[in-house]
Amino acid sequence: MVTEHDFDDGAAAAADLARRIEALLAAAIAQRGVAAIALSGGRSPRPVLEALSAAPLDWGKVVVTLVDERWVAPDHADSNERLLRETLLQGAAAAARFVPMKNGAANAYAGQPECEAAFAALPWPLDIVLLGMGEDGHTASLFPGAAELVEGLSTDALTLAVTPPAAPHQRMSMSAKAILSSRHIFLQIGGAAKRAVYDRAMAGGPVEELPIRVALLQDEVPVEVWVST
Ligand SMILES: O=C(O)[C@H](O)[C@@H](O)[C@H](O)[C@H](O)COP(=O)(O)O
Repeated sequence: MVTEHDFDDGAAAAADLARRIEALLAAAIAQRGVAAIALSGGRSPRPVLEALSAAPLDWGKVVVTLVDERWVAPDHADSNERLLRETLLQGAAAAARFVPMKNGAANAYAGQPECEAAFAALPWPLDIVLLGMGEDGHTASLFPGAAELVEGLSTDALTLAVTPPAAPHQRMSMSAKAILSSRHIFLQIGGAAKRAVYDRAMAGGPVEELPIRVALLQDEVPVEVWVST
């Protein structure tokens, strides 16, 4: 159920991905009067978010949230919320309803119940979950070697707090169950190193080794992957 879109350059991949997201959001609005998307942070999605921001959608009917968030203030340089506010949620797209993962709790563990309640109130199923992937095979904040990985892969909750083994900041992450409760899973990866990890993930093996496998090696939700090398 994985469809791959291959591009030589990242800008062309990002433009194509933004067009695909726009089309699905427009179709969802037409079908059910609302569209919902969970987006990744990090570096890769920036050009996608900038392109999508200019899309002529009925933005007041779009609900936007995150796949994962670093537990930092929303104006911190590492905040995924900040990334979204600076890129996607500009101009007409500022009318979208943004549901943050970060709340006022002192740490991600204390903030998880409030985040869970906010996620439970989203219009499920989400139309799109846009994932990224790290070179260690993590996706969202499902990190290999994290104490919370098994929980993230098995919990019935939609969200969980995570301490990454080798990356800064506590995180809030969508669980595997939440990711697999969407209508479409999109994955964006760029560069030869990530391509190699992706190929290894697709070849099969334990999810705990490369957590991106939880999205790639399943038959419940169609997956599209934008690859640029
Ligand atoms: O907030 C985050 O860290 C992410 O959502 C994370 O899962 C990201 O998608 C990958 O780490 C890839 O990040 P890059 O695009 O920066 O390589």
